[in-house]
Amino acid sequence: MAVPVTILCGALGAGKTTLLSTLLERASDREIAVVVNDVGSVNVDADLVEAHTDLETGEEVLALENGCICCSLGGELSRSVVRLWKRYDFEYLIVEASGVGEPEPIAHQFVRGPPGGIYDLDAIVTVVNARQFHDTFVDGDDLEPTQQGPDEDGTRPFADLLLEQVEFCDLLVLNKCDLVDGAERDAVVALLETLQPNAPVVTTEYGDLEPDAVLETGLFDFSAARAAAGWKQAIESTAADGHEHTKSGDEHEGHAHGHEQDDHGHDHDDHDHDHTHPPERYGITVETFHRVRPFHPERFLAFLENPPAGLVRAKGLTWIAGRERAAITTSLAGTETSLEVTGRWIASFSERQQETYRAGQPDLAWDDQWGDRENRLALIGHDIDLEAVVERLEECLLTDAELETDWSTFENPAPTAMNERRIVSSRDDGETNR
Ligand SMILES: Nc1nc2c(ncn2[C@@H]2O[C@H](COP(=O)(O)OP(=O)(O)OP(=O)(O)O)[C@@H](O)[C@H]2O)c(=O)[nH]1
Repeated sequence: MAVPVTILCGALGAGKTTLLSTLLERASDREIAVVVNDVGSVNVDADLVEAHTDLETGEEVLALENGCICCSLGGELSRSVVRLWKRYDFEYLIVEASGVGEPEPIAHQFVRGPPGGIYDLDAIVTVVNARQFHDTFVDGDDLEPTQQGPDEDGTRPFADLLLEQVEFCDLLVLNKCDLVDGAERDAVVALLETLQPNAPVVTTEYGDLEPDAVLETGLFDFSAARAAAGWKQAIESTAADGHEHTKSGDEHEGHAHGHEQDDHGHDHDDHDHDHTHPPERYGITVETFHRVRPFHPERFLAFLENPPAGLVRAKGLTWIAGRERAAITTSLAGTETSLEVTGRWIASFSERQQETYRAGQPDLAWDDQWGDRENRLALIGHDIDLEAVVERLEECLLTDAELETDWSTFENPAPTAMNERRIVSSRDDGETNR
């Protein structure tokens, strides 16, 4: 029988080890193996876990000493958990990921990698520090330098990772609730539910949970987890509407940015679809921005350097003038944004290749002039008028006159090569909106 696995994710200091220790103590009748991976302080955590169990480091408590799980994926993590399974008899595995690990590649190992046959991923559990999450995303404060850890290559915005860990998980444990008041806690819960509508949220202090709240939940579903993020749901629902694809030049009269909403969160449009925005609670709102027109690189970058206060998340594919091949994923989290080339616009391939790709994606929206190039961003905000954000984004698009110019002459800091990433941080010069 496959051994169930729980992956514990969460920012540095969120309380993963505290929760793990409690679980091991309370489930002492069960043989639980643990893989701990904690950048910079592997032994501290491993020692802490050992103090609560009879296990020893190097045996069932396995510390990955060579850095981060995500760097060693396919390598150390896979080999370690397969070796563990061959050597020891245990009924459950918990992997404590480093605070800077991305959950998706770790999950991938247990689904498609060598451990896939012997383990059965039960759930990805993300532990959230209620105080830090509130201050960073509800209040919009910059993360303290001390709260930031290194990421795997030193270039990933920490806040982006923090949100990704929330967006790709099956269960959220909101810890450190003793450090927030009731209203703050409720606001964080509402924001978590918007960012990740599919994952239940459990609130706690010092990881004080019974094992059955976290283990053997049966919540994991890889494709559901991939599709579950709030920003993705917002984008997919507008893409599925079928009315979003305006011709270039039509945008300002048109209806390209998703839905108009009334005060009660109801859509005004009369299209037959099941897209509903989550109810506005605690000032949290969701909007989508969609235009078949490129951003002006300087204006768009200036927007990202000075994002509107209250814009918690903006994510989606962007088309930046001068980058006609590069489909760039823009991922804004609080005050930091990552721009990464994650694909190539099909319209930039030869006609024959275009036909092949389009035959494989019959639903792909296609503009006569620009093909699949477009800007499509989900916006999640707190106490902010997202319509005003949409207007600011409109101003970042090329004007009709600029459309006619040579786009290669623009000052253009956007990345070009596949997987190339550029980080944009909000200016710290007192002139920002934040
Ligand atoms: N006030 C408060 N402190 C907590 C809570 N949970 C954990 N802590 C403390 O927060 C600190 C970090 O907790 P850990 O469990 O080590 O956090 P972690 O997520 O494992 O941290 P890393 O291993 O650095 O990623 C410790 O000093 C804990 O005692 C809580 O609910 N409230």
